[in-house]
Amino acid sequence: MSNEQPKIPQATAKRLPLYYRFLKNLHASGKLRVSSAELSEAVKVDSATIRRDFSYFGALGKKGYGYNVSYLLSFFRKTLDQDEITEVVLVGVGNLGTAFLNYNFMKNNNTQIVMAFDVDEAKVGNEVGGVPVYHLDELEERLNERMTVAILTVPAQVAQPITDRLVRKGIKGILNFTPARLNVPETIRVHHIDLAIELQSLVYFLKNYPAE
Ligand SMILES: NC(=O)c1ccc[n+]([C@@H]2O[C@H](COP(=O)([O-])OP(=O)(O)OC[C@H]3O[C@@H](n4cnc5c(N)ncnc54)[C@H](O)[C@@H]3O)[C@@H](O)[C@H]2O)c1
Repeated sequence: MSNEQPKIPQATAKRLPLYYRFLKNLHASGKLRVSSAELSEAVKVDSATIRRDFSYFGALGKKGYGYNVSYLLSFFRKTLDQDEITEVVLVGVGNLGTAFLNYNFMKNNNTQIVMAFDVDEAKVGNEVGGVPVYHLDELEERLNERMTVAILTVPAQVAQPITDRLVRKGIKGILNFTPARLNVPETIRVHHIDLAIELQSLVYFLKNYPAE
């Protein structure tokens, strides 16, 4: 199905879930059309960027008329594979991992953490946020081909060996919250989320580009 979709730039693709969430709410409230200015205000992306993004989706808004909400929604649903649930595994049920397990990702899109792994015997065998926690020793036997994404919330020093095992079992994407820089084959995608860097960059922007 995704083969039929036009290729869109990565920066645009990253904004899709944002647009999708907002349009879903609009649709639920019965709204049929939305202008780029309204969207801009809601998702905090400038309207020129929104118009350019939407032109990749084949959605051409008309002046004073706006975009068709249900057309955009069905496009996003297809593009984001909303009809298929992506099964996600989480490794490391500590402070951060526990928070993610308790957070219901299903609210926003069809990704679901289906199982978690840890080495702490006090955690293994329990459920957190309705998700079973297994021992890391069981990783290979528990993973199956439906699970393509992993969230890493382990101490940095064990991140690489765990990554190697995940990749060997067919994981294609890793959301890495550890400070470790991971080595992976070219075919594997790693998104590294470093909260310290995000915070630093926010402070930098506040200092250098203060709001008028
Ligand atoms: N807590 C935060 O706010 C925060 C913010 C940014 C980044 N991080 C990073 O996220 C990671 C997790 O942070 P945290 O605060 O949740 O730590 P934590 O110590 O609370 O949790 C780590 C968990 O990983 C488990 N673990 C240890 N070795 C393991 C292994 N080999 N296999 C599976 N599980 C293993 C531990 O038993 C523990 O449950 C760290 O790398 C940390 O630097 C944390």
